[in-house]
Amino acid sequence: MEQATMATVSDGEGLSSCRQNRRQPPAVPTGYAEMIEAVRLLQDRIAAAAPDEELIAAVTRDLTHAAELLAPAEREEAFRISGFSEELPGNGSALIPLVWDVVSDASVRRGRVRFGSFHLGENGAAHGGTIPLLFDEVLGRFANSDGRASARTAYLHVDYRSVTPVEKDLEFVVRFEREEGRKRYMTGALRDGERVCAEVEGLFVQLRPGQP
Ligand SMILES: CCCCCCCCCCCC(=O)SCCNC(=O)CCNC(=O)[C@H](O)C(C)(C)COP(=O)(O)OP(=O)(O)OC[C@H]1O[C@@H](n2cnc3c(N)ncnc32)[C@H](O)[C@@H]1OP(=O)(O)O
Repeated sequence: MEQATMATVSDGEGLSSCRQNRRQPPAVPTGYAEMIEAVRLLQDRIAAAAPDEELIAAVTRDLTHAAELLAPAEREEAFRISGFSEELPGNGSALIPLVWDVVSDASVRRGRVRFGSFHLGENGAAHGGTIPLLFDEVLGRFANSDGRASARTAYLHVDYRSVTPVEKDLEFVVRFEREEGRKRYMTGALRDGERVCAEVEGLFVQLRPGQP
């Protein structure tokens, strides 16, 4: 039986021996990124399509076959790749809008993001729920960076300043504002060129030992 790697972490509150369930990034098999890219393309094509019955039947047959192929490869969370690999675009999750060109220093992280047809709300704008999804991902990863003990989202305050277009490359910036004990305060913004689409403030709270 495979064992998840346990990392010893420290913090400023006397929890220095706390062993958090933070595992090593998984090895990414050749072709995995392409598989996730195919899933993204599929999601966007399904969202954009109005197929006839014959096409629906054919696609359903092929998707069911793909699901059956994957079933024997199912693993417990600690051994999964999708959503956990920082070396893959969007961390290998087809749920999260595609994020790339991420660069950061200790206090600021920048990158680009593209919402697809899968994320469409209406009138060319991203669904309102997809924007906190993006912010939770990029703020959360930054809040948990540099070997810090795991912290979970306590709140996200999102201001929708203007519409967020799908199928267009956008830019985000995230700031690690400060740490107060277990609390990590983050802010961020999403822009379409010079135009601010959305802004966020988030609090991430470091988990206590054994906290689920
Ligand atoms: C390589 C790996 C990458 C990992 C990469 C991971 C990337 C993705 C990250 C995504 C993260 C998520 O989506 S996580 C999933 C969504 N979030 C959740 O499910 C969280 C559910 N909520 C909880 O589990 C809990 O409420 C916690 C852990 C957030 C806090 O509970 P707690 O631990 O008991 O903390 P508690 O003692 O109450 O509070 C500690 C301090 O925080 C303050 N506080 C707590 N909640 C709030 C709040 N909502 N608003 C204001 N303040 C708050 C308290 O006042 C207190 O301040 P003071 O008195 O000390 O001043």
